[in-house]
Amino acid sequence: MSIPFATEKQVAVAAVRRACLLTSSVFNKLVKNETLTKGDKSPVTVGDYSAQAVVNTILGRAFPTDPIVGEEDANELRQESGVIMRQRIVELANETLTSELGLGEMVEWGLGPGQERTPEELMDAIDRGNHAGGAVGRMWTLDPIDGTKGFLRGEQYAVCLALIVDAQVQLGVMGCPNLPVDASNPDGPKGCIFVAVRGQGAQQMAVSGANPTPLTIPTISGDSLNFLESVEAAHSSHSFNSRVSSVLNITRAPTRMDSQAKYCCLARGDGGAYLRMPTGVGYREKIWDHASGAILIEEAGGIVTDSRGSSLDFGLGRTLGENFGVVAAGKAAHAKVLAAVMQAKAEEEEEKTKARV
Ligand SMILES: Nc1ncnc2c1ncn2[C@@H]1O[C@H](COP(=O)(O)O)[C@@H](O)[C@H]1OP(=O)(O)O
Ligand SMILES: [Mg+2]
Repeated sequence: MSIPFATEKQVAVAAVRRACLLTSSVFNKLVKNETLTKGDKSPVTVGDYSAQAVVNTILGRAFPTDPIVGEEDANELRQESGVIMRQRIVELANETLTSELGLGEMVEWGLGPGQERTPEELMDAIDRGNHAGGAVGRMWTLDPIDGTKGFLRGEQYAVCLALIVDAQVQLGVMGCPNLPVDASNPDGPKGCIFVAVRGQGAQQMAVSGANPTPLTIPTISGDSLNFLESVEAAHSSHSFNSRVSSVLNITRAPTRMDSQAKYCCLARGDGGAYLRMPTGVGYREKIWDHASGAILIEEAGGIVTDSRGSSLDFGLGRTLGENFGVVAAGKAAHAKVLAAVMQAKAEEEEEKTKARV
């Protein structure tokens, strides 16, 4: 009997690995004209666009009928003002697609020497990420650089790809090129890929594919529990998390990190819980910001819900619909953390009401 999603896993790991090599090659080296500010004021770089072009090109070749929900689109690049960025993206994407990695990747996926794409093909590949999402059938979701702000600061970021079937995440692959392989040796080797397949467990490996290691969230209790949270207070309230820490008598400072690398760290026990409490009124979480992280935690033996305890619903389009915030932790800690979140919310509400009267 064949192993479910074996080909999808192989293709997704190959695509994320190439995107990791690409983004590492521009990491810390971006120059003027290689970054734009999008309509929602968030930054996007040649790294984000070219990584999406590469991953979507590979997926389009391997699974031509699968739709993709990707973060970026090529609208700005198709304008006259996008010419310089477009040229650089085409150069980076083609360098990556044609490189010979010696990893036994298939010519049938359109990779390796002589496989250059035209600028039009690459812009169309980026725009293949325009799918609206939904509850029925297969679709991929991609964040080519999650944590672009961390990427620009020279800190953490992740290439995040997941396969969703009938609203259930079945496969997640995350590449964290700047994450230490071993948290206890922060100055040691960096660059990890995390892979999870529904019912088949979670793994960490080197970007080369070497040293695959199964991951299980360790049981963390009492004093040793600490939080993983966003660097950007505008993405997730630091003050709310500190209130939750007080409820739980946590004295350890939170670990701040950009991107879904937080889920990766939680999966290998580098933190006790990931808490996300958006501050923006009406902000809706995007499916590409959580799909691969959520399956990694579940397959490593943890639980992921929103801040009200509801499961994340990946079948409502490009966003997580009515979900609000995220609480992710190991099985033993999740209920305790969620109860503390509820209590902290109630206290916050009470203080607001008192301040109004
Ligand atoms: N106002 C906001 N509230 C919550 N998350 C946000 C907000 N603005 C952007 N984000 C998302 O936060 C993600 C990074 O999170 P973190 O702070 O954990 O690194 C980004 O991918 C971004 O989503 P998007 O992918 O749509 O740009
Ligand atoms: Mg993102």
